[in-house]
Amino acid sequence: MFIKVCGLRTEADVDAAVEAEVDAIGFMFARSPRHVDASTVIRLMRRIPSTVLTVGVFRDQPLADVRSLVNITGVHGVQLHGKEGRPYYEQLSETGCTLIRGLSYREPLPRHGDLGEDILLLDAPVPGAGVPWDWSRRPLRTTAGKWLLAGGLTPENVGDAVRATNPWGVDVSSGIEISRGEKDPALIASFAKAARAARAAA
Ligand SMILES: O=C(O)c1ccccc1N[C@@H]1O[C@H](COP(=O)(O)O)[C@@H](O)[C@H]1O
Repeated sequence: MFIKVCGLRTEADVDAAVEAEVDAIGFMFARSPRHVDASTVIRLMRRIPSTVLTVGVFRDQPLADVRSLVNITGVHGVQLHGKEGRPYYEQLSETGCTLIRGLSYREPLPRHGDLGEDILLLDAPVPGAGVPWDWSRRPLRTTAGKWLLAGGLTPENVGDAVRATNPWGVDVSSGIEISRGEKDPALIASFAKAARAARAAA
């Protein structure tokens, strides 16, 4: 079970995520209450082992800005949530970054890799709002390959979500916060534990 936690902004957030042995940590470069600047990310990156995928999250931002933030901060991955097309993905793939394509769940689903992404992220209609979409509907047409379930996941519901959809991995932001934009180390730990327990029981 690949576990990504997103929107981290402080040393305490990052230390909790590393301690919980998550697989990926996301930093918000898109407009968001969780937005961080490059110098904060450079500082936080020093605390993250190289085995953890670090990801910059963007939405409809100029390609040059994305490249520049990747180079300055050293993140290994880029998550895109806007209307970026194939040429945008192709040019970003030259950076060697892992590319994550975020989109609201819809049917028919685009095929994994349609734009050159490495990982698909199936999200709620409003990314980062903490509102679950109806992933419990059956049959849920999921996709082959690497895909992350996101959208309103919490330590309480991630088990049901994993059992219902059998994702390759999960991604969370709001569900590990005590207030908008403020992460809680205990919630980070309990989310990772609950996600792993659900996969182990499957
Ligand atoms: O978090 C945000 O504000 C955000 C803004 C723009 C694009 C994506 C954003 N967040 C992503 O949304 C999903 C799920 O979030 P949540 O758990 O429902 O709060 C996650 O991938 C975030 O990276």
